Amino acid sequence: MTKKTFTLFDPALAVPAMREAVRKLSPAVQWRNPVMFVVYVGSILTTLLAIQALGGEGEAPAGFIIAISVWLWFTVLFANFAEALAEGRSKAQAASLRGLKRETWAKKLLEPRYGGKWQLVQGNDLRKGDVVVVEAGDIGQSVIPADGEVIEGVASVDESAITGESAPVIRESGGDFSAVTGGTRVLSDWIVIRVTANPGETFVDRMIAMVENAKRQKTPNEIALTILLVALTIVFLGVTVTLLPFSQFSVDVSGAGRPVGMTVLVALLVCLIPTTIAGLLSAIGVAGMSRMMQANVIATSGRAVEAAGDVDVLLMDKTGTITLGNRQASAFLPADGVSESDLANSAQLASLADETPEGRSIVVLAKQKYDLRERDIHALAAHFVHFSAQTRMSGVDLGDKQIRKGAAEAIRHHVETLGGSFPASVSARVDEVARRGSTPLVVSEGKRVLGAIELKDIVKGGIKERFVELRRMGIKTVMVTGDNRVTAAAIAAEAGVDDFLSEATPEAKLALIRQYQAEGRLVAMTGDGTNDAPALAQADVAVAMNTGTQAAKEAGNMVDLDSNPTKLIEVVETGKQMLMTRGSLTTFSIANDIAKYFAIIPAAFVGTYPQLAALNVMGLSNPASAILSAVIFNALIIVFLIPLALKGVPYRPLGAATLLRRNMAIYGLGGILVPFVGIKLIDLCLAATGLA
Ligand SMILES: Nc1ncnc2c1ncn2[C@@H]1O[C@H](COP(=O)(O)OP(=O)(O)OP(=O)(O)O)[C@@H](O)[C@H]1O
Ligand SMILES: [K+]
Ligand SMILES: [Mg+2]
Repeated sequence: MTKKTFTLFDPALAVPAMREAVRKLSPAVQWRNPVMFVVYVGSILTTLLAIQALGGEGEAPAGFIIAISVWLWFTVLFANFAEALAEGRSKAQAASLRGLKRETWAKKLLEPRYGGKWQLVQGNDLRKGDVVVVEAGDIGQSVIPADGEVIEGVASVDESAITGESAPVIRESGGDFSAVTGGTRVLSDWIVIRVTANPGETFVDRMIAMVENAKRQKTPNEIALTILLVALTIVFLGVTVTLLPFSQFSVDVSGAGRPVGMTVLVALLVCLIPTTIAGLLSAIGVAGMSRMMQANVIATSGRAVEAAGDVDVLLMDKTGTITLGNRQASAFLPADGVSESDLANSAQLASLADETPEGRSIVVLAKQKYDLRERDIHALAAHFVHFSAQTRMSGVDLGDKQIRKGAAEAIRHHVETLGGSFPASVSARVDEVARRGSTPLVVSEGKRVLGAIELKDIVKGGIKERFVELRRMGIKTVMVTGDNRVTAAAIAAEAGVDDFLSEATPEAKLALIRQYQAEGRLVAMTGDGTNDAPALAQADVAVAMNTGTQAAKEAGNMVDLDSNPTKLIEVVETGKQMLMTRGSLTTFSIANDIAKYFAIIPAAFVGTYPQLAALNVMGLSNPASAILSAVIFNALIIVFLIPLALKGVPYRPLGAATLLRRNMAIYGLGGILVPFVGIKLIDLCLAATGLA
């Protein structure tokens, strides 16, 4: 993504947001935010009262009513502006994605293989299932015309348009690096791609639609908070409405003073209801999604961002997430009575059609060590058995010769079914390899076990520190792998995860997620393979790698454009920050009321009850100025808090309880004190300028 960064009130965004703020004055829009709707009705009411006052029979001086009315309209407009600005920022990000959607040409293959006849078609005419070839040096800068899966070949691809990362990446058939995104470019070699999305349904299209979806659905937490705010509003509405007959009654009884006016009551109500958080709530949510996007993560819903903040278990793959993921064959370890070259020969035969990086590395190692040539696959008349996470084996049938390679347990089961046995010498090799944290693969021919292959992998640098950070945040890390127990334990210890699950089938992953969820925990996971799709669909936060298969991307609720599995940590942090921002501003907003109460109650009722003058602790110049100052403060505080709502409160990896205490102290106390200062200052200004 060509990331354009905007300053907070960048005119390019602020000016359209102002226009949008006015457009949002329509009742249909206002109705969606019940608290602000009360302010909206109050604005209309005071406007009518002002017109009446100008006609000569006002319930209060016309200047006062007009001033209150104007500032109530500003309150509504400022809240609209905050929301429009947040939406504008994410739309600007979407617009930069749209840059990817230009006209492309495609070489559509009539037979789905390299070298087959092709026909030049427009990118837009491609349909799901079509097969195209993209070669370096093609017309149109070799832009890949659609989202798809590489089915043949290897190429280096420039994905900077999507990821902003300039280093090219390898995309190849088989394995975890087979997905390509429309709009990226082939730099060298060629690939044959099967198109996986119709025009208009591509990944980029969906991202744009998602980002532009201004009518963002409210998340469950937002709904819960809104209900609380509405309840508070109803309570204050009740209080305010009963004050009117009450003050009328005391005037009647005492025969002195005058009842409180309508304008003052509206002003009182607006100051008491939680307008600050109600006005900023949706901006906070939209900004959370924008911040995800800044981290190159596309969230498909606000709910996903919110869930990310609540996550307490993090499931991660071993291979590729905790380790570098390019497992390479490093040694052939034959069984007693088998020569190393025989083992290498069989291992290579079994791997000829294995397109996974593991498979290819076996072919390469055999070639390097024993000069075993790659054989012509077609001449062999072989039938290849592809790897699956279910069987954990792959191999080849040559006539009646069955060669297999796979996880030790899988091969043990396989040879025992055929009536063979698993030699102790191979068990010992397998254990040695596993204790080093490498992956052992065992090779068999028929019912005879030939030996083991060591696949080396390296734990990523810096990952241990990230796990420490997560633990401090109270999040449990669990490594999940299809590998054997010993390897898993070695890597788990080296990386410092809290727990691990070994020999995990896709079903086992799914069951583990369900088990944590049954305990009431929120689970996050990353994945890239088709195998991961069910687990991704089940997880509360599921980050699919952009390089992953289409199935994984469909199942997840976030996509990481950088395809960096450790990004999950940043995702959780961003989610937490969004929740903290919401919590802090809610605290601030409600604490605010206490100060406004002192400013406005004495002023509003001093006409009825002169004793209330004693409560004027702020020493405000006169009742009208006190009420107006409180209303002005109430409006301006929304604008002042926009930066915090959009950028999020500063975040530190601390436990939930510590964070809560800190925030209560800062935003609760701040919320009480700031209005005292603010209202006093506004009152002084009004007095100085003689406006009130
Ligand atoms: N190409 C292959 N051919 C045969 N066996 C394989 C192949 N690749 C992996 N295996 C074996 O199958 C096991 C399970 O593989 P799977 O891809 O499910 O998990 P993994 O790659 O070990 O771990 P992770 O879940 O972290 O990716 C591996 O540990 C290995 O023993
Ligand atoms: K308020
Ligand atoms: Mg794997």
